[in-house]
Amino acid sequence: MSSIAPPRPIVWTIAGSDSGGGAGIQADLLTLHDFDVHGCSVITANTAQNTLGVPAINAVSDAVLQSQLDALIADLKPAAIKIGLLANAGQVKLVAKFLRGVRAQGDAIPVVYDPVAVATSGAHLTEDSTGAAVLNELLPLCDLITPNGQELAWLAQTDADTAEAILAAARKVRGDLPSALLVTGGHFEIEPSITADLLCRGHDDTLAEDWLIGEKIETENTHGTGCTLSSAIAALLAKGYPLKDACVVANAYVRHGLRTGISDHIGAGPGPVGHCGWPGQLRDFPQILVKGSERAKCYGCYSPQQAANFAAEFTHPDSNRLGLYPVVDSVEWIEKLARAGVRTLQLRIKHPGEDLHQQIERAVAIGRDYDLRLFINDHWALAIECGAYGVHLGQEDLQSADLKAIQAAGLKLGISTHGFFELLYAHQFRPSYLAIGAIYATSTKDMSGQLQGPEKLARMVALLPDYALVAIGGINSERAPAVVASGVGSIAVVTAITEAPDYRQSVAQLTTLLDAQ
Ligand SMILES: Cc1ncc(COP(=O)(O)OP(=O)(O)O)c(N)n1
Ligand SMILES: Cc1nc(C(=O)O)sc1CCOP(=O)(O)O
Ligand SMILES: [Mg+2]
Repeated sequence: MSSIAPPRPIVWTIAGSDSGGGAGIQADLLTLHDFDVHGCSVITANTAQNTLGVPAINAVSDAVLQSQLDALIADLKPAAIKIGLLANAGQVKLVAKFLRGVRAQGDAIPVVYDPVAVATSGAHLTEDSTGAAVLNELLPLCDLITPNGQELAWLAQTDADTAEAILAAARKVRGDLPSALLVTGGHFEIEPSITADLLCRGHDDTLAEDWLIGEKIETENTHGTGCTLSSAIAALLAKGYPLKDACVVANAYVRHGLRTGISDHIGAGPGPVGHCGWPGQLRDFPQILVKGSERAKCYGCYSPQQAANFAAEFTHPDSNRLGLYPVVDSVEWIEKLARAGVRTLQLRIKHPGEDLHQQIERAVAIGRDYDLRLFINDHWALAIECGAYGVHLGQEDLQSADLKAIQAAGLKLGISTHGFFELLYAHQFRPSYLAIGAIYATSTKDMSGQLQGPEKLARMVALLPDYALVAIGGINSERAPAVVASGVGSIAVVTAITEAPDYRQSVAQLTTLLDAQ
């Protein structure tokens, strides 16, 4: 029986052609190809460019622009749209009207807008009247806007060259808009030899402003970085990545292209950024700034309250392969599973009674008797008091738990992550292990919108080869082979053990699968 591969998602790029082949439509299509989506193009301007400058813009007429949009929507519906150069206010209005029409059909297609107003070379690429049309008509329709520092200043009509000024300008541009904003940092320097992008999303209680930091890559070949970044984000959104994950993976893709892209010279000026496939090395991924770290002081987001609790570099477990890791809600289960030969266990009590302290104490005693790696979920203060082997915390707990106390007491720390962004954030704490979930849908907990699947798991495992990593969520004996194939050294399970007809058999099956790796 022949199997037919599912169709690749379609992504449109509405942008200018770069005759020099380094930016615009040309960079976009190379990027979309690298992320295995089908790229369609809507050309807004036929720019005459080389590596030295932009002699002409040559905007297409409204009729030419409209005809391309009409042809595509009739047959090649997009899963995401990237918008780059719009050469004049008329084009902005036309594209905005088109997007409103698509929205009116009920299609929620993510739109990423890279406001290409100022090229890396410093050349201005749009007419002066374009700014107002962008602000009033286009931005309200975008899911993400990706200006560089100069474009942010253009949109906000203010300076944007220090951390505080960039934060203020980003807040001004976003106002009440639903769009997220990713300010790219290639044109400003907050710390010497460091580049920093600012990702702002949500509002009020959900507002998140995160700096994505990386060492500056010394290269002249930076032409097309903004186009490449925004089309990589669009490709990842089309593949179903959450926005924050799409942003960090796209950031790594660009950094990878800058670092390894092109060493030979193309043209007499700055050459194009490279397009080098999926970024597979941690060094290319940004660090997510932790607001309790000393470094946050440079970026206008230092939190003394978080600094009081912040700690990094927790002790390593005795092995990076923690094996089968059942997560259970009673001391009875801890004892039964210890007797069945399990070495790594978690006590996860979600509805504690008055005997919580006693239960943790008993679990810890069993842990000592059986030489277990016993982690206590959530209740870190009791875990310290009772001398547990370790603590498991979720991302939200990292704001409030006293990590300094956990570290000082010598406890190991495991942290939950759901996607690339959280993985990179948790890595800043250098915990004893990182948990990656939810791999599959699970009846134990609502993990909708946070499913990773075995393919992403494999990419994450490849990124952190020297770490203790744990996969969790919906894993059972049937699914375990695909999980184990990722190379992950540990599988955490709830129902595959607690609801198994024969838990000992389940333990044996899962252990055999992990040991065969
Ligand atoms: C090994 C492992 N991974 C993830 C989790 C989930 O922890 P958390 O995010 O704190 O959520 P709750 O378990 O508290 O609901 C875990 N417990 N163990
Ligand atoms: C407790 C928990 N945390 C998850 C995460 O992804 O962080 S998934 C999960 C539930 C795991 O239960 P089961 O093995 O029955 O699917
Ligand atoms: Mg928890």
